[in-house]
Amino acid sequence: HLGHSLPEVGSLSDLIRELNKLFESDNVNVDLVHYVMKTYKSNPVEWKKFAKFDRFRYTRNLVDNGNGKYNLMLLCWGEGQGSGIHDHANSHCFMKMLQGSLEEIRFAWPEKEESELGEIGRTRLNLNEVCYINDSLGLHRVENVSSYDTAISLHLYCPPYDRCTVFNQKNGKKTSSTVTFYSMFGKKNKEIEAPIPEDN
Ligand SMILES: O=C(O)CCSS
Ligand SMILES: [Fe+2]
Repeated sequence: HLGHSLPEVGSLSDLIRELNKLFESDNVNVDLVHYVMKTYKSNPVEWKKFAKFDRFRYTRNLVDNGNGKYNLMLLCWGEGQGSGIHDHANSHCFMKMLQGSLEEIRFAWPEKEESELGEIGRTRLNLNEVCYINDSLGLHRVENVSSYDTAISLHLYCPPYDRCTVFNQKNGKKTSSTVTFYSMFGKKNKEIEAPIPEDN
C-alpha cells in the first residue's frame, strides 16, 4: 500500500525533493515513485529551461542526477522524431508526458538470436500520463507521430545507466549503444552525441 501520508508534489522542485527522499532508502518503492511522477502536473515555466530540441533527433537533457541513485531527464521530440527499439539495462524506467503526446510500441524479446521482433502493445501517452517499463516487461520504441507538434517527456531511470541495447526489428540483431546528454542542468554540452538510433 502507498503508506500513510502521501507526499505533496506541487512543482518540479517538489517532485525532485520527493524523489530524493524516496531514494534515500535502498529498496525502491516503485508504486510511490509512480505516484509522485503521476501527481506532478506539468508546468512549462518550471522545465522550459531544460527543453532543447535538435533538428535531426530527439534530445536527452539531464535535470537531476539523484545523488547517483537515478537520472531524471527531459526528452525533447521534434515532429516525427523517435527512438530505436531498446531495452532498459536492468533498470526501472518511468516516462511522463509534459507536453504533446508520444506513441509507445512494445516488443517481446527475440526468442532466439536473429529473429524478427513481434509487437506486443501500442499505447498513446497523453499529457501528465506516466508509463513504466523494465526489461522483464519487454522492449519498446517511443515516437512522436505528430507531423506538426513537438513532444516533451520526463524520464526517470533507476539505477542510472549510460549504455543500453538497441534492436533491429526485422532481424532481431542487437547492438550496444551509449546514451548521452544533449544538455545537463540546462547547459548545452559541446560535443552532441546521438541518442538511441532508429533502425537504419
Ligand atoms: O533515450 C532514451 O533514454 C530512451 C527514451 S524512451 S524510454
Ligand atoms: Fe525506453
